Amino acid sequence: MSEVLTPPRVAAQDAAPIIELRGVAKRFADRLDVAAKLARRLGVRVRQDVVHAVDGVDLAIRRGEVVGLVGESGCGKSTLGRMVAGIMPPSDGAVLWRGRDLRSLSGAEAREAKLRTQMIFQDPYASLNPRLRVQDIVGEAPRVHGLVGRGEVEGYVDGQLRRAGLDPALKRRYPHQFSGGQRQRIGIARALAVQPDFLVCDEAVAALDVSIQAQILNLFMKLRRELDLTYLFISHDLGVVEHLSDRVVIMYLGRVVEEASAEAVFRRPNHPYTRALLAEVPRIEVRKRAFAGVKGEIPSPLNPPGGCHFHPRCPHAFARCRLERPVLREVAPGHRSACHLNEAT
Ligand SMILES: Nc1ncnc2c1ncn2[C@@H]1O[C@H](COP(=O)(O)OP(=O)(O)OP(=O)(O)O)[C@@H](O)[C@H]1O
Repeated sequence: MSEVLTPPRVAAQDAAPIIELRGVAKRFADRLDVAAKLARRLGVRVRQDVVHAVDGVDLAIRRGEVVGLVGESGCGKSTLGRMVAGIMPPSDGAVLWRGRDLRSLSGAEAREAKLRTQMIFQDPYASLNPRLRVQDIVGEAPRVHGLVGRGEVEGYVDGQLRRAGLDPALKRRYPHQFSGGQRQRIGIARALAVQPDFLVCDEAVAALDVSIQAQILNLFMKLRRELDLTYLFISHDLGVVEHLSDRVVIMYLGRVVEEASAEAVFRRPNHPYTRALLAEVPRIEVRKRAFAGVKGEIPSPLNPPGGCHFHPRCPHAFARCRLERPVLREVAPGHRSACHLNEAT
């Protein structure tokens, strides 16, 4: 990846949380395969297991912060992101938007919360209506929500496209006429058009070529400076969040296992899982020698291991790890880790 411009770190510690999760959990009934669906339709009782996608997460994101959320595929990152964005309700716990429980907001307040928080997805093509021209994709929501008058939409859309690095002369084209990187810029322009202050980016660069990834990451950081945005940046790749995050949160099988400033996570990782993930960041040669990569497959969230979920893959696991869930504890100021090793010494 070519150079990603590192943003100036914002002193976000004192700012009020823009969003807060308190003891948030999400359970799903497991998806049925075709045979099970058919059997159910024929009146046969089909056992449906429960997926523990997110399991008791506390997280506060402060105004102006960029928080990187990292973990392997299936660990619950997207589900957490959707709950943060208010588009999926938790099974347990509460999501607070500017200090207020999302469930307690009036209709108008809930609409405002939804507009202020926008999600950017991995596959911009799937999230762009192929039958609409770019000008309508970007202009529709601000017009519907009364953010811009009918006569001003065109100039407004031009401004959003320019801000996202696209030539407004292309606005009459359809999504399929653009490259992957340009389509992601259209998705970003569409999100910006409703004037959000918080972006949840879910694997927003994962589908792009490496050189394009850096351009889009730089765009996110430029927008951060220009618009004072707050970000939750979800990625399976620690290397992607390294340059842009103030704080990094590591998730494993539905739980947060470590949370600290980006600097602390990269220089002084505490949790064995974080260390194993760091070993897989190709550019970090020294760490590659210091820690072994993560071994084996992530267990199924249908039947997560007891105690510390990571214990079957952890080279340091001892008896207590199999029995007791470790809680997140401060191991240094602002640095929390959920590992029994921190108490064993
Ligand atoms: N609507 C759903 N119904 C049933 N199970 C679901 C649903 N959504 C997610 N899951 C399951 O919840 C778990 C967490 O999924 P999630 O997509 O949040 O993980 P992730 O870390 O974002 O992974 P990926 O990067 O692969 O999307 C997975 O086992 C997934 O199969």
